[in-house]
Amino acid sequence: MKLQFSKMHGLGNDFVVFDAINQQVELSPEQLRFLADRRFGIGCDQILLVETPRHKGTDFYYRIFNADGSEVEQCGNGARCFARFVHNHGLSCKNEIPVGTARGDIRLYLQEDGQVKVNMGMPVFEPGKIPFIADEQQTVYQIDIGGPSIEAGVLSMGNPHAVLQVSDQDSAPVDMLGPILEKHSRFPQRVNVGFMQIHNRHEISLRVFERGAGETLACGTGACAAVVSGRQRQLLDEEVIVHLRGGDLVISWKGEGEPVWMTGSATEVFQGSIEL
Ligand SMILES: N[C@@H](CCC[C@H](N)C(=O)O)C(=O)O
Repeated sequence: MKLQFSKMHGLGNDFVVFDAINQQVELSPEQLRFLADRRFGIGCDQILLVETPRHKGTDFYYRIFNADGSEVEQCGNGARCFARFVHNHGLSCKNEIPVGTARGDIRLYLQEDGQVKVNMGMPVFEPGKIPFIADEQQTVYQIDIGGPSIEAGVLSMGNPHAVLQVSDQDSAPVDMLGPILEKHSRFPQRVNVGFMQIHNRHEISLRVFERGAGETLACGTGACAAVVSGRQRQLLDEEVIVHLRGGDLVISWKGEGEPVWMTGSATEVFQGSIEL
C-alpha cells in the first residue's frame, strides 16, 4: 500500500497527516509506530487522519493517533494543522470548519493573519469523566507517588491532563515525573502531564510530557488545560499567552460553562509518499 502524506507541525509538535477521503487509509498499531519512528520511519509525535464526516453539522471527521500507536480523543495543535491541511489540499475553502472528533465537535477558524483559532469545547472536571480516580471533585488533588505527594489540577480537554505548578520550567522534573504520572494507577486511561510556570496573570511557560509520545515541543490541549487549571486556582486572567518550547499560543477561557479558545500557527513542511 502506497500512501500520500504531509508532514506538518504546530509549534514543533509534529504530525504525519493523511487524506483518508481520497485514499484508503487503514493503519495497524505497528504501522503507526513505524510512521512515527524518527530513525526508521518518517518521524512525528502524532498521526492525523482527515476523514469524511460521521454526522450532520460537521464537514469532516478527525482521528488522532499517538506515536505509540494508541488512538486518542483530542489534539489541539493537530486541530490547527487539520484546518491548514484541508485548505492547502483543496478539501475545503471555508474559513470556518466544523469537525467531528471522538469527544465531540470542534470548530476551526482560519484567520486572515494566517493563524488558526479553535473552539476547543468545554473543559470537564468530573473525575469519572476525565477519567481520574478521586472521591470528589477538587481544584487541586494530592497524588501519591511514594514520597512527597504531588499537587496537580486534573481535567479533561477531551483528553486527560494533570497540571503541576513549578517555580522554574527549565529545571522542572519532566523526565522523572512525566512517565510516573502518565501511567499512575489513578489515571485508568493514562494522562498528559503539564509543568506550568506562572510569570504573571496573563503569561505562563509550559512543558508537557504527553501520553503516548513523551515530552513534545508544544501541546495545544495541554496549554488549554494549564490555563483552565491556573484560572481555577485564581492565578490567571481570561486571556493568557502560553510560551511552549516550540513557540507561543494564546488561550482564553471566560470560566465554567464556556468553551476554551486556542489561537496559534499551523505549518505544512513537505509532502511525500510512503510504501507500507
Ligand atoms: N499534542 C497534542 C495532544 C495529542 C494527544 C495526547 N498525547 C493524548 O494522548 O491525549 C495537542 O496539541 O493537544
